[in-house]
Amino acid sequence: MPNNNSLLVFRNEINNIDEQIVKLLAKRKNLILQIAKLKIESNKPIRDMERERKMLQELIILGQKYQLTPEYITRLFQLIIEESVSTQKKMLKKFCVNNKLTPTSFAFLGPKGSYSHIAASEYAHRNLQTCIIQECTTFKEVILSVENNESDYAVLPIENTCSGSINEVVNLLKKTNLFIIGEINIFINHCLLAIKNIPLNQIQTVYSHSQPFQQCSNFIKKFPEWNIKYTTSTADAMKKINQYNNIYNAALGSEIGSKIYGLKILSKNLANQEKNITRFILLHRNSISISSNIPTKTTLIFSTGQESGALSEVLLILKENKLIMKKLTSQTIYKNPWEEMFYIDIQGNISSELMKKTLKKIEQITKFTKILGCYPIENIFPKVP
Ligand SMILES: O=C(O)C(=O)C[C@]1(C(=O)O)C=C[C@@H](O)C=C1
Repeated sequence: MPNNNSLLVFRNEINNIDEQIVKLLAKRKNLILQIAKLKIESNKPIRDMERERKMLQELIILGQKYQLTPEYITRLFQLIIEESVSTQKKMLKKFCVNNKLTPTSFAFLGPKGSYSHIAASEYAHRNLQTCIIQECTTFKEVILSVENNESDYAVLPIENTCSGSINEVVNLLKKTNLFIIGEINIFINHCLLAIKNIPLNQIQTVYSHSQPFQQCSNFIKKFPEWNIKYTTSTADAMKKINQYNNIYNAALGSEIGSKIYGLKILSKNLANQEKNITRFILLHRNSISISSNIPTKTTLIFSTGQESGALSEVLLILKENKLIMKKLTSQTIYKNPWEEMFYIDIQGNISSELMKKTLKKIEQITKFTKILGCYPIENIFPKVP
């Protein structure tokens, strides 16, 4: 039986420590409110995953010096950060209600300055929404962010006029339970950026996402001596150039990105085609219904066996019903070479009797059909800068 006196002494000391912890947490919360105010004024995202990662890493190392396990420290600070994010979200919501703004968070392939970021900002601007940005490192993470209710919209590139369909995104659409609710076309003006203005023949390594290298292949071919390094996005490439601080490095990126990352433009308009446009789709957890007087398109994916003519039967159904196909792309299914998957945009409203009848017929003759959404056709084409 412990000595009652010493137990009381220890408990009193614990009470004092717990009181200090509560006061420190209250102090931390006040700082979080200041940070939230700064972020609202500068339209910065609430979550900074890099900051959280580094902070937890340092706290785990510190905890280990005092024999506190990484699991304990992680659980404790994840709870503290969760509360901090929730506090900031509440403050943002209140700000938006008071200012009659609709707070809308967009998840995209980051970091900021990527073309996906530009697409999200432009879409939010056109729809009078305050754009809260959630930078992701993969397309899959973009989708999960919305599926897990961390963001409202997923912004994903679906095709480019130079490099065609972005198959990785098309593949993800087959599995997600999100719906396409909108689209936006962004003029892609790829630039070659570096930390200093140097002649192109002095550049040694160029960083970017695989898409810009495909879209600017004619330009890249002029410099066979360049080392090519792939990154998760154009903004990731610009961020790396900025961090590496090596004058012989360059990135394929955007003019907006050069301002964000303080880079010089060595060359611009580098795409093989003059009008290099990427179409982005916006996905949400719920589908939308559009009035019949707005031009819409309905997107679906379907897979057929490799029976000859399987696809042409589908196209015949569209023809018979006088429906216009706006896009068709196909790809073999991974580990399933005898089956093909098709992504198709049909001009028309899913709620029309004609579309319902047509989709029913397509479902009857295909192995798998999934309707991805019905949404307004974007009739605003990007202004050439
Ligand atoms: O430092 C910030 O930007 C914060 O918002 C604070 C905080 C935190 O609680 O430490 C919360 C959310 C962020 O993702 C990162 C850190």
